[in-house]
Parts: sequence; C-alpha cells; structure tokens
Amino acid sequence: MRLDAVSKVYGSGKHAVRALDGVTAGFARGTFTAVMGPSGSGKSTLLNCAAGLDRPTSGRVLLGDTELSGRSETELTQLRRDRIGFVFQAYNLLGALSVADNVTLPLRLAGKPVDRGRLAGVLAAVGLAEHHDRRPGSLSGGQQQRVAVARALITGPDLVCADEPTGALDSRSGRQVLDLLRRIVDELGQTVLMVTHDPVAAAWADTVVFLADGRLAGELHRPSAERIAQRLTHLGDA
Ligand SMILES: Nc1ncnc2c1ncn2[C@@H]1O[C@H](COP(=O)(O)OP(=O)(O)OP(=O)(O)O)[C@@H](O)[C@H]1O
Repeated sequence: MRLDAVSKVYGSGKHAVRALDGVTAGFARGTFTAVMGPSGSGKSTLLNCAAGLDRPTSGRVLLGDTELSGRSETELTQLRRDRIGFVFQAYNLLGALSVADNVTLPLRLAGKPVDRGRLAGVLAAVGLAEHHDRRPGSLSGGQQQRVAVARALITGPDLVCADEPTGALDSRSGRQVLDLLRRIVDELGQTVLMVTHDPVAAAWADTVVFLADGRLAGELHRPSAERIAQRLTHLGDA
C-alpha cells in the first residue's frame, strides 16, 4: 500500500483546511504501522484516504497495483469490501446478529459463499471459537473488538485499517487486541495500519510514523513507548 504526494483539503476559500499536505509513504505487505500525531494532525484523514473511505484532493493512493484515485463510488465500495478490513474504536458490530453472522457479513454482502472452515479458523485465531453463537452485547469490550478483527480478516484483505482500536478498552483488553493485531501480521502476513494516541499501543508496531500539520514528521522503527512519547513531545520543535 502506498500514498504518493497525497493532499486533502476540506472546504474551500478562507475556510479551507489542508488536512494532508503532500504525504508520500509506503506500507509494505506483512508489516504493522502506527500513525501518531497531535489532534488534528491528519491521522484519520490519512487512514481514510488509504482505505478508500475518503478521496485525496491530489496525489495517488495505490493498493498493490490498484490505483484508488479516479474510481467510481461503486468501485471504491467494492474494493473496500473485498480488499480492506476495518476496525474502529466503537467496534461497529450489529447487535441483532450472532458473532458468526457479524464476522461473515462482509462475505454475505459481497454475495460470496461462507466457508465454514475459514470462519472457524478466523474465530479460533481471535480466541473466540466457543462464542460463535453469542450476541455481541453479551461479550466484553475486548471480546467485541476481537470479533471486529475477525470480521476484518474474513475476506483475507490486502490491508487492515484500525482507527484507535484500543481507545474504548481497559489496558488489559487493549493489550489483547494489540497482541492479536501483532499476530495477524506475524503469523498470517497481514498488513496493518493503525491510528492511535497511545504510545504504548504504537510500540506494538514495526514502524511508527508521525504526522504534524498534515505532513510526515519522521518515523521510528521498533521503538519503545518511552521513545515514542518523547518524540511526540518534541514534534512541534524545529
Ligand atoms: N470532513 C471534514 N470536513 C472538514 N474538516 C475536516 C473533516 N475531517 C477532518 N477535518 C479537519 O482536518 C484536520 C485533520 O483531521 P483528522 O481527523 O484527520 O486529524 P486527527 O489527527 O485524526 O485528529 P484526532 O487525533 O483529533 O482524531 C483537522 O483540522 C480537522 O478539523
């Protein structure tokens, strides 16, 4: 996955906000990247452009060999459904459906057959094999987020996008979700792009990229939470 000189401007005239300003970055297959930066620095905009949820004003977004820019809404919807998995802070599960039906929803929406073996494998990977008939509301927050990770994985996506996936969780459940994201990269070869405010969460990634005012402001490889926190504190420095 690659962003090439991506800019995003919201609004126009004197109300224009340049949320991203010429961001070029590559996220290699099988790696875990965290995006950090102050509030309003463009983290969610970057994730949304990478995931085809939002369109850059200029620049190119490439998912493998597929260019997202210039695609119709229908094409983007299809591409997101088939090739990108999403995990949000608020889980976004459907309360009326069982765990298994939530997880397989992306397949059913795409009109694809549900492979029971694959479902069982994905549920086992997230540690919820015995919960497939439960309703999300009867599970803990951490378990619900692991259902969301299973749903993101069921299509075998090229990219998993996670926006503050631990934002609503206590530290123990958060750690389990981060451990899971780490394992889907290490053991399944998935590619994860995660926005977070939390240096401890970011320290699970291979690379942490920093944003400030819509621009890249450096990156750290395999950093400790302390180094990340220190870097964040000095982001505004020249
Ligand atoms: N739909 C929108 N319309 C207008 N402005 C927007 C929109 N989305 C984001 N912005 C603006 O773009 C800038 C970047 O926002 P973004 O949400 O990407 O930042 P962020 O780093 O994710 O912030 P936070 O950490 O607070 O979630 C901000 O100034 C924000 O107000």
